[in-house]
Amino acid sequence: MHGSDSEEVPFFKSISIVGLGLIGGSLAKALRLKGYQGALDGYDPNPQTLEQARQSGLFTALALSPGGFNPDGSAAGGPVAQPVELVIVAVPLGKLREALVSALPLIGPGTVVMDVGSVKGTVHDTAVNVLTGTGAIFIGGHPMAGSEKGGFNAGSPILFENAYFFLTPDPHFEEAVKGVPAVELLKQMVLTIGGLPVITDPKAHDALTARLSHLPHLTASILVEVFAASLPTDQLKFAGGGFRDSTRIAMGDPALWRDIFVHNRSEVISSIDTLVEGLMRFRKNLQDVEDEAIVETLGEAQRLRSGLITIRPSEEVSLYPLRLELEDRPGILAEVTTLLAEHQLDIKDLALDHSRENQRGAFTLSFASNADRLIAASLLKASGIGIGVIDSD
Ligand SMILES: NC(=O)c1ccc[n+]([C@@H]2O[C@H](COP(=O)([O-])OP(=O)(O)OC[C@H]3O[C@@H](n4cnc5c(N)ncnc54)[C@H](O)[C@@H]3O)[C@@H](O)[C@H]2O)c1
Ligand SMILES: O=C(O)C(=O)C[C@]1(C(=O)O)C=C[C@@H](O)C=C1
Repeated sequence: MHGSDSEEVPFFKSISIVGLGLIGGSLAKALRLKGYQGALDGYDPNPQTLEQARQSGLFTALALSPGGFNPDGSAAGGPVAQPVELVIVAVPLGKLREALVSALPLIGPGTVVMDVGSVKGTVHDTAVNVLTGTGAIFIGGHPMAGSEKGGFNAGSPILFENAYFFLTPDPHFEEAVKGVPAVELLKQMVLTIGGLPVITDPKAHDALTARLSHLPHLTASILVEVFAASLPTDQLKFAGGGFRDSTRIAMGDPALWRDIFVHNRSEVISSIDTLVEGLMRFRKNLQDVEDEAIVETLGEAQRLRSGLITIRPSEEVSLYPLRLELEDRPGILAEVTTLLAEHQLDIKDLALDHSRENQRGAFTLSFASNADRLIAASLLKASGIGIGVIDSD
């Protein structure tokens, strides 16, 4: 977790964000936290959202749309917007076309335009359709970070820290702004807000996210449905970590997620087919008392999923995890973080493992170096805070 820094960020001098919900708002907060001091205009048709954005004090100008309206809806007496260096469109996928069209006053030759949508193929089709001939350079964007909550106030300046951030350049558009590849400018912006840029193409992106994000969301929703189909829903309260972990994302906005599914229709359908095959195979093994086959399926998933804990997010940011058992009492986490802060140890990531019933690994703290991890382990052992430090060699 990085603190704020006050240096001027060099990549773009004027940025407009169209759509000030969770992702648009978080981008504004992250840019300012990391020292971006240039013009930052925000646009959103929702007056309450605009008011929240105004109260944040982050923006140099705010309006319902770039087309010439004041935040109170009155006509501003002429176009508010001038072309800027970067336009970020952060709206639900079903609103992308109208948002891009409304952003045209912000776009001139050399303006870099990036969206943040969870699907990329259809977004590129729309961008080519709306932006060809404007002189804009469109590059798709998608942070692999978010929340089940929406809206400006749900956003966070550290949402993108250590999160992969896909960038998908498009051959239909120019590559460079004043000789600098536009994708390099965006990479620098992503790095500045703490993210890990990954350049890919829209098709590969959509195949990946169908399986890493869209299918998991769907299964979370169906898991809730399975419960409600057989048992009274007031018994949901008995859910432990397993059900809560696997279904949190089912609390996401249904309209936003409908858009994601329909925009990635063929990849989601193909991943559902694989899921159904897997479920039917498991069902058959259970019915035929093929207990070894069941262990094989669970064992292979255990092996692959456990590997995810130690996979390094990137060459630039390697994470070194330290698992801790902590007593369940108020303030214990504060004691841990205070001790580490006193020794200038930066916790890069913190995860609750929900495995208290096994008496191991209630929390995982991750550090940027193995040296930090080892110092943290010995400090925590010596302090006697909590129950135990695991995997500390
Ligand atoms: N929520 C996540 O976890 C997450 C993560 C990564 C990417 N995304 C993607 O980011 C995009 C935005 O999602 P979000 O979670 O920020 O949603 P959100 O509902 O929090 O915010 C969307 C905002 O867009 C505004 N909007 C709607 N139509 C508009 C228009 N025509 N012009 C300008 N603004 C308009 C809404 O008023 C709202 O404030 C989506 O495409 C989503 O797929 C979401
Ligand atoms: O963590 C969450 O709540 C999310 O839903 C984030 C999440 C995901 O990981 O699936 C959801 C959609 C986005 O496109 C990217 C990230």
